[in-house]
Amino acid sequence: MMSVPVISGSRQRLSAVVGRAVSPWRPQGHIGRVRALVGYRSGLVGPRTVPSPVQTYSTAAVGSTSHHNDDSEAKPFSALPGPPSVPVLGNFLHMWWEGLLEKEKLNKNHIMFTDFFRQYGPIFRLKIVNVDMVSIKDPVAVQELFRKEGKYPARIDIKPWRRYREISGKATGVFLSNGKDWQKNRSIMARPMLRPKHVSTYVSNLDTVSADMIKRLRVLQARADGIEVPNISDELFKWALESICTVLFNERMGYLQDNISQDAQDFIQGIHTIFLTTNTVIFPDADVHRFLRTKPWRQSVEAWDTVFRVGEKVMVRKLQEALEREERGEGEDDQPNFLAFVNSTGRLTKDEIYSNTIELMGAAIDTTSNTLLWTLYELSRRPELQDRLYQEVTQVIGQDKVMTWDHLKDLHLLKAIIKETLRMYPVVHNVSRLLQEDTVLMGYWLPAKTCVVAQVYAMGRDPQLFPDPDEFKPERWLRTGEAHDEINPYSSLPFGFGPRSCLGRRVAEVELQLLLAKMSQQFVLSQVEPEEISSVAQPLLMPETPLHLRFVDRK
Ligand code: HEM
Repeated sequence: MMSVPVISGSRQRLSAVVGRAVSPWRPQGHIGRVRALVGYRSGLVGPRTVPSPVQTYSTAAVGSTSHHNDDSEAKPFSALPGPPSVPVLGNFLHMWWEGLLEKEKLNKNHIMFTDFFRQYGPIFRLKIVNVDMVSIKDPVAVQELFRKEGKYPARIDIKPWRRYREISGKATGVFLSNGKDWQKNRSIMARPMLRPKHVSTYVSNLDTVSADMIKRLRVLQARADGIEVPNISDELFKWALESICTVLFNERMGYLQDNISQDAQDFIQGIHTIFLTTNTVIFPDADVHRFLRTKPWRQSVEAWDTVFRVGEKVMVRKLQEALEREERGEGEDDQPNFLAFVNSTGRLTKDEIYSNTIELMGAAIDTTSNTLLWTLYELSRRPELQDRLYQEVTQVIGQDKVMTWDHLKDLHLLKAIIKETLRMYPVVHNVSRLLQEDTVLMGYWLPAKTCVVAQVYAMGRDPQLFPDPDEFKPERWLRTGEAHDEINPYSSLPFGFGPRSCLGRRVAEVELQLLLAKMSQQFVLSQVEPEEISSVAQPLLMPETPLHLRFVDRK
């Protein structure tokens, strides 16, 4: 059992009265109500401050384009630049003629959007039948977009995922819901996912997962040629799944063992299939695929069925165990445990709990594992940087066997390396918002409900925003970085921004930091064959070809 820190003065007093620590995993009864009355809204706000402590930036937008402040001068929506267009079909014919709708091109749409910015400027419209969006890459415009996102910020819908919920009668969780439903989900889940006091309680469990991952890497390496770890991508995927399950259920699922259960294999395959089919079933419309019962649609539905079946099975068991504990009068489980927390709020039905938790699992795995994969790729090409990272980690952690929240605070270079990875390879390569009202953006009138997309990948690779954008330079995020590296905080938003930003950001950061620190202590990485690896967006940004890494012992 893990001890849980007492998180406030009033809670300390309360603990003294009841004779034990009050878990931050429990809704705090009157404390919660008082906070609600005084307008305590941390749950909704999320990581408002974009930069981490290691970041330095100026408030002046580097390379920002000029803006029309006078709305009367604004041009109409129809004047927005973009590829050649016809009524109803929009840019469809042009895109089709140019071969831009072929699967290979769509899988590289992050590059396509970057090219479009070069052709059409920092704002353009793309309409392909019913997919209609305005793309921007100017940090000042991005800031404006978030400033106007309203009380219930909404992203572009992922229609196939929503349709699945509708036809299977499942609830929509925080990722897919909108308006008041979203607000309810978010306000309940933000506390256990985003508040540092809560997230810090995961560190010990996550540290154990990362230590086991190192052991697993050694076993796999020994079993192969003693140097390369085969299928590193799959192994990181299992690590990310094991990590998030530890956070959600406080249970080790055993995904880092050799013989993982059939359910676990099915779940992993299910998540892969959902992502791999998404690009296909979105276009031209999810309902067309559904009506025609196309193969990708059937695969996607089957995958969601599997993910819900396996996920619900775990949750039913965990909730049953909690009930039995309660019936035996064993009192509260003070372990950090997302599921127990949301259940004890009593504000979500079982179906809502299942959907929300499964959405967290789905959102946590490919994102975190691919980010680490990109980090290892960049590090494997830079032995000198690996040495500097090793020095930092050794200095901060010393002989300590177990890493703590306090250690993480001092790993500045390590955090800068992760930030730089996310600048160059933002796994979620764009962030969208639906306008709540008619808005003037970059000198154009955009009607309410327009989908505006901040193209995060294109911004990260823009030389006006980041000098030498294709160079991996973590120093640009350090306070000691050169003056010309000053960065506008809206130029790199890999976790989105504001109340609707990534709910798992802090958990993801802790997971990445722990494993990367441990890896750098143990191994020197290099590519088996030095080669450039390009990216595909399926729909997350992942390496196009497998990464083959040598793991050479430091000691
Ligand atoms: C490196 C890892 C990750 C990256 C880069 C990432 C990125 C993002 C981005 C860009 C968004 C959209 C934000 C916006 O619209 O402003 C998002 C949303 C979300 N992410 Fe993550 N994510 C990561 C890991 C995770 C993890 C580990 C979890 C779960 C524990 C998670 C759960 C979510 C959820 C639930 C949302 C929807 C939030 C809402 O709509 O209110 N993510 N993520």
